[in-house]
Amino acid sequence: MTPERLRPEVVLSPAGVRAIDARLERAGLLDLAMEEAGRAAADAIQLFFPVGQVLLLAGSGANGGDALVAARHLHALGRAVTVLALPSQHPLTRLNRRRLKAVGVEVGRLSAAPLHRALRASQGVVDGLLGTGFRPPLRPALQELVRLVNASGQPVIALDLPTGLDAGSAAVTGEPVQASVTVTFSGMKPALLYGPAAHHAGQVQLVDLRLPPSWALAEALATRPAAAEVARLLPVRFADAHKGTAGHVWVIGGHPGTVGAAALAGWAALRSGAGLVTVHSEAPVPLVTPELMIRQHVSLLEALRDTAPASRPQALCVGMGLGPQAEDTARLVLAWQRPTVLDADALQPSLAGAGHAQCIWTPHPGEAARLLGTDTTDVTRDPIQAARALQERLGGVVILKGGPSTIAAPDGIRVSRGGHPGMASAGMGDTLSGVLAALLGQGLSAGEAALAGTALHARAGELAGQQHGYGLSATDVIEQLGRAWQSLVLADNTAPTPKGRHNSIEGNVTK
Ligand SMILES: NC(=O)C1=CN([C@@H]2O[C@H](COP(=O)(O)OP(=O)(O)OC[C@H]3O[C@@H](n4cnc5c(N)ncnc54)[C@H](OP(=O)(O)O)[C@@H]3O)[C@@H](O)[C@H]2O)[C@@H](O)CC1
Ligand SMILES: Nc1ncnc2c1ncn2[C@@H]1O[C@H](COP(=O)(O)OP(=O)(O)O)[C@@H](O)[C@H]1O
Repeated sequence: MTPERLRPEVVLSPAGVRAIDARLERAGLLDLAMEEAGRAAADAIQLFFPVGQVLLLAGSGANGGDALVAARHLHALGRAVTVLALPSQHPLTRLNRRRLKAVGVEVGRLSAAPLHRALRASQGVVDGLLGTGFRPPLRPALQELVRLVNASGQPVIALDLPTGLDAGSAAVTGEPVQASVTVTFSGMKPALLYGPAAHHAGQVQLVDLRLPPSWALAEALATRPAAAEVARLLPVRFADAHKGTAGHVWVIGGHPGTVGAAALAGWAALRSGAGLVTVHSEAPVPLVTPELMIRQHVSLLEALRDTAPASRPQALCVGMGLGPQAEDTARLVLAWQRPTVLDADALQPSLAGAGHAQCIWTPHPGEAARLLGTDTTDVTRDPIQAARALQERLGGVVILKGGPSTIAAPDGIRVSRGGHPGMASAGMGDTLSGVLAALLGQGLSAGEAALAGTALHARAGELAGQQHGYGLSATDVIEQLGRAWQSLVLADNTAPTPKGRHNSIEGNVTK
């Protein structure tokens, strides 16, 4: 069994939640799961709304049942609650309504007028109107209630997900509830991970309903690695390491006007532990740091064609600012069958089929749309599906970049959260390419490098964001890569110490 610290967080679609509910029902456990969800919701309400009258809104399905259970627990804790509910045919929701009445809490009928009055008398609202059973668009009667809640300006805790969000989609239709906190059950939902839908969720707290972990894993659309899993992927270096054992990375990029892209990738590779980094370009690449080796060629393609197999590097990244010759260049180096990161201008639909298992393709949503022959909005509406489609088309591993990034590999989809909104600035993708190539050069597989590299890049962005806020530049992130590495490794403080790890961080610099 996977130890708790290595257990990934799952991402569930509405169909996945229904499948889990069906298993719970067959096992006679659905009532207990609703009780657990409502109790956890009450704990979160106590934490976020510690004082004042709480207004709980219960819809007609199981989401409403969760709110009724939460109301009972809050009442037992001595909190003043007002409960307004829609009529329900759901057996457990009806049962929990009877239980609530049995402990002395009245349940009012939910409509616009009583909601308006109750909102004036309360200090916080619990949204248990609709969860994963919602099918857009929101019907007008419920839309009116949602508008009243939003217009009240009261803080809202949403149960499972804000009413009006389609759990499986990042898109928004109509006006969903604007929550300040969402307590979600069993697993994350795409709508809580990806904007614009996620902008309505506020702070998200995931509650484990204490089901057998394999049930949620069997239904997972994607998983999010635990911090300890990422920590264990980062290379461990023995004290006698030297530059020849830390991998030689080639960066192939740069074109007049965009040479900085190649320089950033090279610098990021050095700061991610590459032993040697050479930048190959036809343009004069700035020597951003003297440790970088720069090779300027009259003809990049000819120079690469003449490279003997023995002098090819352990890993490459190709495409950053490379311009029109990116496609031919990428095709040529892909034939070398070396671990390769493809970015920016090398992300061409015509390269589908030219890749191999040790490739990492790193499109942002605009590049992903070009590769798939679709619109950017199709990609951002369902990034998990888009990443899967790209991986099937291109092979290897695909990182669909963003906040969060979605990693598609032949063995499944992973979601890499973290990072900082200040990372929405030029050169951040070039930096990621350098990080990934350095990890490939140190012996990680494409899947491992994608997972560890996106986490390292995101952590460095968080650290740099603490200093620079939204005015973050790619060089700020590169400078934090060393600290980020350390902080990720420390996240796995319970790991058995591999030989050499004890001094691998402090003594990480090759002599
Ligand atoms: N394993 C877990 O994670 C567990 C999850 N649990 C909880 O179960 C929740 C899912 O419950 P659910 O399936 O009963 O659906 P739910 O969200 O309450 O909505 C159903 C109602 O919505 C209505 N409706 C639909 N579309 C609409 C529209 N456009 N506009 C207006 N109304 C619309 C629809 O009406 P109908 O179409 O039937 O007329 C129906 O009455 C989940 O989110 C979590 O909170 C826990 O209790 C236990 C373990
Ligand atoms: N809001 C954000 N939160 C977290 N990471 C972000 C955010 N915005 C951008 N990033 C990260 O920054 C990088 C941007 O890549 P890209 O758009 O290719 O930049 P460029 O082409 O300028 O180098 C990606 O790795 C992405 O995940």
